[in-house]
Amino acid sequence: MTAFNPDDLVASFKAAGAWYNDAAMALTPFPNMGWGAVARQPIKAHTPLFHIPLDYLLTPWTSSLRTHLTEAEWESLDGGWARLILCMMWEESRADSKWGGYLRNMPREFDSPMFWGEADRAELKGTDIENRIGKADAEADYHAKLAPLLAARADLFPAGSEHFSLDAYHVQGSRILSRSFTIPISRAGGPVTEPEEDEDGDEDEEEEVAVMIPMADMLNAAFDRDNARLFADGEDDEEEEGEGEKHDFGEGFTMISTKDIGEGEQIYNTYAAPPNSELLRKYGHVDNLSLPEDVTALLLPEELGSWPFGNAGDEVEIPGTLVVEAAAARGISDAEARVDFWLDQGGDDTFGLTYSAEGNLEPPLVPFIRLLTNEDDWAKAQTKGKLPKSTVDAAVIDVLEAVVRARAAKYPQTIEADLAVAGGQGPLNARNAAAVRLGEKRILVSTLRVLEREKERLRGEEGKRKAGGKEERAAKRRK
Ligand SMILES: C[S@@+](CC[C@H](N)C(=O)[O-])C[C@H]1O[C@@H](n2cnc3c(N)ncnc32)[C@H](O)[C@@H]1O
Repeated sequence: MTAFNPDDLVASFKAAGAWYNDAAMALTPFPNMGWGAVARQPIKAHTPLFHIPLDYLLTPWTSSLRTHLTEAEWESLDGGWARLILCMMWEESRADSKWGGYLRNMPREFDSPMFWGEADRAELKGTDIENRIGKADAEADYHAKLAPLLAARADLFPAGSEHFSLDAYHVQGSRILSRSFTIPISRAGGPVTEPEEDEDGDEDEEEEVAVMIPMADMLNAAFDRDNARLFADGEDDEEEEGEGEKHDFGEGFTMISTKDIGEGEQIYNTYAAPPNSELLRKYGHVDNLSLPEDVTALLLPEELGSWPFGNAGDEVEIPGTLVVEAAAARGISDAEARVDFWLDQGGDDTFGLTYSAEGNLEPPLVPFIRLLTNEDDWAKAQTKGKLPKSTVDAAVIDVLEAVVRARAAKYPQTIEADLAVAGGQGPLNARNAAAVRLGEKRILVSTLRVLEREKERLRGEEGKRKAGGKEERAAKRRK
């Protein structure tokens, strides 16, 4: 296995006709992040850092593999990532590939749960990723889609070659998971189709596909730290106008600073701020940053412990089935019809809770619970086709409380235990799993407290209403 060689990567990048701003940036290792990009000098916002021409994106339509396959063989790979994976395998197997320098500098090992042993994976019990690791699905895809083609075309894919093994499939898949970009299919060299109109006359958005973009995938990311972003040429001209730095790159993608960056600072892209569960699943790392005050304000000292770190963008998912179960336990009728109505209206079947004092008591969760629990709302839904408003009442609180408690009961460990592991010095996988559990549980316990406050508020309002009623009756008696 060859080690990552930044000079080789940059040289092959330039040799492929891409542009790289040597004066502004360099590739360098960062503690616990692998390699990343650093500012070699102060960089103004809107400065182009590198540009990749369209023909250097690695996609099923730029790779030469397609020209060697029959139409039927090509079509047999349609759907999911099988096509892109095979193209990456193919390009990596060829000594003369345009992407040789790019692919030989890609990681082969990953910290994502896909590569964890049983014992480590058990640490994810109860979390949102417990059943989402996808290793079995990937294997099934390999056997169903790739294996027949590999066997039929031994002229292209030599039998027994390490490049086309199941292990190689997992490696390429994980590279896509942690490093790909999603772009419109026509920009990837794929078919240009006329946008179709749906029933409402809205134009369908163009299909988007995952592609590999050399160099753009060398940037790390962390919650709220992004200071650069990848722009399609012409996407945002204003952003591209660096001071005195006008470049006519032609068609492709340009990484551009979005903020002023100090010399020696890391240049971060954004991965769209996913919660730690998704970060771990896709990228093999979690964000353990100082939690901001609006988050720590929601937590008790024992939930922060001596480790007030985490991901402010964390989330915990509530499956719709859990909500229906809690509502059903309170004796609702027509549960199935209510859920069908919700789904027909485009409602989600899972609901995300976040760090938020009020945000978790808003749509879509509250209207969904009202649809299940409130007879007037259900009648209105049936007669007028209307979804309920987002008004919190005692039934909503009651169901939500049961749901949050049921969700929290899925983890075997306590918050105290998670704090000790996440903030400890133990093995990386165990620490990462504990950080995911901790973030999710912190959101759940803080949601329970928000519900307590809501109960108080409703009790107060009820008290006032009763007191108002008494006074009114007394006044009437006096008349
Ligand atoms: C798009 S690549 C970035 C380049 C990568 N660091 C490398 O050495 O090739 C994404 C990977 O970088 C690492 N990474 C990115 N941001 C990170 C962060 N905030 N903390 C830890 N690792 C990070 C993770 O391993 C992730 O899978």
